[in-house]
Amino acid sequence: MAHQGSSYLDSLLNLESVRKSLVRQEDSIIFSLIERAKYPINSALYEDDDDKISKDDPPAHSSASLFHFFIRESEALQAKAGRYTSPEENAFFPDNLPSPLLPPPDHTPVLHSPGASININEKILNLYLKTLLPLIAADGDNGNYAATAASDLNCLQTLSRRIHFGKFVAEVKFRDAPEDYTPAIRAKDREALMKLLTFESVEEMIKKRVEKKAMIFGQDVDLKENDSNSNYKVDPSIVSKLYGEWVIPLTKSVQVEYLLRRLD
Ligand SMILES: C=C(O[C@@H]1C=C(C(=O)O)C=C[C@H]1O)C(=O)O
Repeated sequence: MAHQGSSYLDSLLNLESVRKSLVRQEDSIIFSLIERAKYPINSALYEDDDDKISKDDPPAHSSASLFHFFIRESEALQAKAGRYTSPEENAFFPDNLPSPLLPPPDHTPVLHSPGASININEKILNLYLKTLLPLIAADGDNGNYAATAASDLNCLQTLSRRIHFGKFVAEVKFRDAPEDYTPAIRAKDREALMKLLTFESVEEMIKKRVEKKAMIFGQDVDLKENDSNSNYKVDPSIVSKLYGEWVIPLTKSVQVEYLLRRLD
């Protein structure tokens, strides 16, 4: 069996610890959505417009929206600071990123390398812009584009990290029961893998919990007694729907794709 004689790091990797991290990541996702909901949709930020961006800029951005420019340049800076040397991080524009200034940390990799590079950020970006943003941001334009883009980047990074965490979940599940997963992997049977890795009761709990968290995190807090505040900053049912329809299914699809490469 692979990974026998496991290191100290490996011993920290179990389903409980991975799930605990997913629970904590819910907080980051919900807070990032609450922050984005502070700004109106600010559509001009996302429109391709060559005139808006100076031609003197380095030609790093083929797409000329201020949003794309902001994400690319932010990722380039974060790449230099070493963000993408972490196996938990995936860039939205991974091509031509600058090298990290410092050598990467000398950790034994936890993930099996063929699946470690799975990156579905293009899908996440599309979903975010086309489906999620219109649900959480009010109509309008307040011209606050840079702050809005910074807030978008935070939402995208928290969502991306959670969804790609499926690689770690899959690795743990495989290590816990290689004899269950191996036949389905060899048969390239996506449906069987999906069935093996799915825990419906866990999913139901998550959807309820994120709805409750959105209620608690998204209410105005004052010092009056008995305040029954139902004016939430992000609609809790949208957060639950986000998880049920996109976050969980995408995390599972990352798990399936990772497992399919687990024996390569
Ligand atoms: C992440 C897991 O795998 C699956 C996906 C889940 C999710 O994305 O939240 C929850 C339960 C499982 O169906 C897990 O088992 O914890």
